[in-house]
Amino acid sequence: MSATPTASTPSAPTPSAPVPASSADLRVSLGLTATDGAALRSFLHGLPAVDPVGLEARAAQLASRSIKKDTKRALIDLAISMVDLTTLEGADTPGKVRALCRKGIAPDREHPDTPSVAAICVYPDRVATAVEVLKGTGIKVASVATAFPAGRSSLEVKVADTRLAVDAGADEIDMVIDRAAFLAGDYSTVFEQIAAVKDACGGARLKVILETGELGTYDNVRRASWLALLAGGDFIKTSTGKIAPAATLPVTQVMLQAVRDLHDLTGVQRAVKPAGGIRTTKDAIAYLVLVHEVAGPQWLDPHWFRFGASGVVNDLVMQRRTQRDGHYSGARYVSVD
Ligand SMILES: O=C[C@H](O)COP(=O)(O)O
Repeated sequence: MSATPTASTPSAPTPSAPVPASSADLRVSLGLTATDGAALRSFLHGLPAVDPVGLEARAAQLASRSIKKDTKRALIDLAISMVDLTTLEGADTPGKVRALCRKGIAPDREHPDTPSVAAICVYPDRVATAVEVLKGTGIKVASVATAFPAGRSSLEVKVADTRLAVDAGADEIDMVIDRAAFLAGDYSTVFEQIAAVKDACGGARLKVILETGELGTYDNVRRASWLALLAGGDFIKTSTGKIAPAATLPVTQVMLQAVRDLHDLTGVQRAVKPAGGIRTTKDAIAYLVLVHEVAGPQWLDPHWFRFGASGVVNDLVMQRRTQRDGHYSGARYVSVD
């Protein structure tokens, strides 16, 4: 990847500087020595504006790129290995979570060479069940927290919700930002909440859900991405999956540009997770092309890129069988439990 400033780069790169060890070091290396509202506003509103027409055209062009058969096979397996297989329903029983975990371990029981998913994503009170079933598999347990999906509660409740999930054994926490505060320009509140939740995570990785469908503009998606990265988010995630629009290619492109530029400027690598509405193999492959072209090949790894999805694994498994056996495998041949 080139370290040359791009349309989305906030300031000049410092390629010879050491890689920052902490979020505070990271901010200093970007010239952000204070995190009060005025300093954050100055940084975030100093980011270059997004060109919506160019952005959407580029995303559409990458999505229509043709893929060779062998490459498609490899991308299907990579996509399966990047899924955060999710259930986030009020009616989630321990039995449903156990079944989802078994599905995540062996997405196609007739083909044991099918990769496992990256993580199972559940509500905090279902973490213990997932931890029990996934023990020793290497599959991560992710939990939403912070009064998901609206995030309309006190910081104390959000931190307690995070601790509940971490204490039950969650490896990863998916928090929501306070979109009302963000849209009102109260960036310091959003920053402080992310930093407090990061602190409560301990060793768990933090995914910061921007809920891009509520942010209104691509410029806001860029600002929210940088705000989450500056506050210590390990991932930036598009959506809760509870409102439309959820993940889109152009929004994910803006977020990939942010992590790429952060990496070019500081050497720090952070991850991206589009979530919600990703249903088909065609969708998943379009995202992987985007990752390769916008962020770079080092993001084509489950540590650095995930899909948050409840259903895409079934289509990936069916397409995998089609690629392998040379004929279409209907849904009725693939176990969905
Ligand atoms: O984070 C994942 C989403 O909640 C799942 O959304 P989905 O059911 O549209 O795949």
